Amino acid sequence: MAPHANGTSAASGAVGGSAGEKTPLFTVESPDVVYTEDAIKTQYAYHTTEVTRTADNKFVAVPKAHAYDFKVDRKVGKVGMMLVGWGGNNGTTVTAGIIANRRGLVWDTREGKRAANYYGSVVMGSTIKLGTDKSGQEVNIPFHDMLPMVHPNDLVIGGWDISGLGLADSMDRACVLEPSLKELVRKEMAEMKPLPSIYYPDFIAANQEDRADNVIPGSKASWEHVEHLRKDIRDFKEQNGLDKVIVLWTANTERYADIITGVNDTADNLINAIKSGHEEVSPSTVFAVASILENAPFINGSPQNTFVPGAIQFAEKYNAFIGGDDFKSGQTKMKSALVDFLISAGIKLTSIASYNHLGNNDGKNLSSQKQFRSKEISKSNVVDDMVAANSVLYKEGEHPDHTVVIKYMPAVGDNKRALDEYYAEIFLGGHQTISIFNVCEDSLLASPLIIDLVVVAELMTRVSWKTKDAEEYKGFHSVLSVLSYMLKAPLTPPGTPVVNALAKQRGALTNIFRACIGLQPESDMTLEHKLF
Ligand SMILES: NC(=O)c1ccc[n+]([C@@H]2O[C@H](COP(=O)([O-])OP(=O)(O)OC[C@H]3O[C@@H](n4cnc5c(N)ncnc54)[C@H](O)[C@@H]3O)[C@@H](O)[C@H]2O)c1
Ligand SMILES: O=P([O-])([O-])O[C@@H]1[C@@H](O)[C@H](O)[C@@H](O)[C@H](O)[C@@H]1O
Repeated sequence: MAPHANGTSAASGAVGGSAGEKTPLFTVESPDVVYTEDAIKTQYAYHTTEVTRTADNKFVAVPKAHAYDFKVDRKVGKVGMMLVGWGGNNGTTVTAGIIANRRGLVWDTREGKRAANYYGSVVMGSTIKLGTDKSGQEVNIPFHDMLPMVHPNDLVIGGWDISGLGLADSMDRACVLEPSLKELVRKEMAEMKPLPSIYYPDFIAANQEDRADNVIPGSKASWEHVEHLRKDIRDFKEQNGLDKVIVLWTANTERYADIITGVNDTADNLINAIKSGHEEVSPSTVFAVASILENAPFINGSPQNTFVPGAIQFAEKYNAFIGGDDFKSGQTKMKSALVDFLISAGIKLTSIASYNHLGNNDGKNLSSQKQFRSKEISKSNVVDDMVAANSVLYKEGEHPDHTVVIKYMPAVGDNKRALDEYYAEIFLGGHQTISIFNVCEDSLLASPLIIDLVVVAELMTRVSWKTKDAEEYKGFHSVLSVLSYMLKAPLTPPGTPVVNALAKQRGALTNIFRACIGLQPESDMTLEHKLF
């Protein structure tokens, strides 16, 4: 690990191991799939059903097939992860977690020994059904083996924070990890120090000011800030011999930026607004612009509207990847699954009361109304698509009552208490009341999502597609809606629908991965077990 001297360029990282591709766990034998040393190329038939409404309000459904060629570059290369807010609870926890896994650490706790793992990461902790064997048994493989992906142990980690505290002291400040584990990673963590960052006080709670001792001069957007952050990314990449860098915002929740015509409504206006120091341009949007210009995918793990229309247009202009918003870690993940179950079971959900209190710095920042409002929006919109899809239960525009409450209670620290009540109408005037008390160790739930977001975003930089008659392959749309499963308020390409149903989000992720190796979506029909 290259030690990091104060004030020099990019923070040293937990340098990972080799970035070479491991031998694939499986191969697909098909005339439509070709493996070369550099790539996996597939010819894929994407089947949809086109529905039109007739004059008498009936529907006509027409099966359609679309031919796509997919290509996955097999060489992962050496990948860097730069976290904005590196010194925070999530930043320190994910860093310590990767070090612990890389070294295979085991530590003592009151309940006995615990070993490093990646539980809570869909990529590292879950499996995908590949198919069935000749006896009809399902064959499930580790998600991470589906396509060539960077291993989190190999990620080189760095980042920025307005707090200059080193990662070891920040880890102590976070109060998330067991002392026995902290001692095992302390030496490596102590070598890491966040780079100075941009700090525009109006965008986060005033109660954060006492942390801001590691800031780049200037309290509002400027092009110098963009160029400073661009240089940080380039330096980090060069000093660590990286092939690519993924930048992820896990800094404090910002207030929403007003969308102002002539300021942030188009790419050109946004760039001009930054150059003119417009006070409505947030630090997270400045980070997004700098990352786009460095062709570093930028992911927003917080709920604010970082991606104002001008930022999305700017990403499209440069064919750069962006994704967001707001890690979906505990209460909302549960909500998106439970609401999906209730409504798709024909149970009429009529009210959702979501309360939680927590005592970490995130909760402290959210105790300020403007920052809470950003979170309230991302936590409230998660049911919209599921409600809108069921016209049997809900009339046009009808939806369940839904309230979100967050309180800051320092005593409970990172161990958020979430209390939810789901109230529904059932058969013949009956009611069902579901009450959930959910203690989430928030940073231990969110940190694996950081890994998922970075690993999938990196993979998407190596996936391209074309239609049969096209000459060139190209990347997916700049807005990586494939990341939705990990996010509360999924950002989607302008004009496309937002899907929040958790099962649909996971299905999209796994079936796009299947398409990249020429396999049809997993339908779970198991006709082979029904038609005989
Ligand atoms: N379960 C979870 O922890 C969870 C779930 C969903 C979303 N989030 C979001 O993730 C973010 C981080 O959560 P956390 O618990 O790690 O919070 P935290 O307050 O512990 O960490 C945030 C860090 O960002 C730093 N920071 C603030 N402004 C900055 C800037 N302009 N540049 C660089 N650093 C800056 C702060 O100094 C702090 O160290 C929050 O926005 C939170 O809402 C967290
Ligand atoms: O992901 P989730 O558990 O639904 O939502 C969480 C909120 O309940 C919590 O108050 C907030 O501090 C976290 O950042 C996170 O957003």
